[in-house]
Amino acid sequence: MLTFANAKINLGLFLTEKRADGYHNLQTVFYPIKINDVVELVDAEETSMLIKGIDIPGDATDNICFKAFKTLQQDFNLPHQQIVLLKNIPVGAGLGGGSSDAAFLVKLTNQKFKLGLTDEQMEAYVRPLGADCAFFIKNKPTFAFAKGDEFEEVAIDLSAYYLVLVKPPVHVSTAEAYSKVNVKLPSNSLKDLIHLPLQDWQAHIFNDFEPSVFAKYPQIDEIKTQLYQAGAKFALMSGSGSSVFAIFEKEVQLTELEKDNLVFYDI
Ligand SMILES: C[C@@](CO)(OP(=O)(O)O)[C@H](O)COP(=O)(O)OP(=O)(O)OC[C@H]1O[C@@H](n2ccc(N)nc2=O)[C@H](O)[C@@H]1O
Ligand SMILES: Nc1ncnc2c1ncn2[C@@H]1O[C@H](COP(=O)(O)OP(=O)(O)O)[C@@H](O)[C@H]1O
Repeated sequence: MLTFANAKINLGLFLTEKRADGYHNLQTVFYPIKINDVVELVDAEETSMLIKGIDIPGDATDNICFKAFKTLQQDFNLPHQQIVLLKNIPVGAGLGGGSSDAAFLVKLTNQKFKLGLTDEQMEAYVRPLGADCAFFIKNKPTFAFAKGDEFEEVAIDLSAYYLVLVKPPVHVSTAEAYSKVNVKLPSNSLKDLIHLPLQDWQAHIFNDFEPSVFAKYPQIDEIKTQLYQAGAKFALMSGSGSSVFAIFEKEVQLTELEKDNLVFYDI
């Protein structure tokens, strides 16, 4: 049995406070996009993990998919399975690929073994694996706050637009990105600002990782500039980088950007 695990982008990301536990409080809107990994559960003699496609740093048993399955296997005494992951979502790109794989694997396990887990129970399983992991259970546009793990559904629909994602050959470490940011409490919540008309987003909706990440990797800033020059109504780095998404009113071809970057169209 298999499933498609999609990526997300962050429509804005405000870093609001540094917490006593070292983490940061934030405000963001997670938005699902059409770039997918494939996750499969195959009956097997031993429990194992096979990864195909894009290389993921670390051992297969470090994969958060594997960790998610092992927890469920223990709790529900599940039979051995081979987890096959076909990796297509760029890694370390601010697209939440690992978190999505783990969340979709939990949903797939629930379905295959008829565990009867509710969305809320599955969210509780995956929440410790990564702040954005629980978002992928319901997988609907979501305003996230606190550590990025508390959610409220938000009615945002960009399906009338043409979305593009550009991924430069740069890996940004999330931990390093957080260590260099400045925090500030916003005067208006992203939860309200996200309902502004699209033409006002550029003036009000930011990603607070951009200043420090752009200072280290000016080529990401350059991609954003080129996307606006190509007619984007809004462009922003996703998460802690390195990918940048853009919202266009009509279909585009970004031939120049394709030379040095991966470009995903109609995401
Ligand atoms: C930046 C965001 C925005 O959506 O996404 P990505 O760019 O990774 O997709 C998330 O906050 C990524 O959260 P999460 O996926 O939990 O980050 P992890 O890699 O687990 O955390 C790495 C490190 O980042 C710091 N960290 C993480 C989350 C947070 N709210 N505050 C933090 O300060 C901590 O030092 C943590 O040890
Ligand atoms: N299934 C997985 N897919 C991608 N990365 C994974 C996975 N499992 C564990 N990881 C680890 O998580 C790190 C961040 O991966 P990813 O989720 O792609 O990044 P981001 O947080 O930028 O969206 C990787 O460098 C990798 O070491």
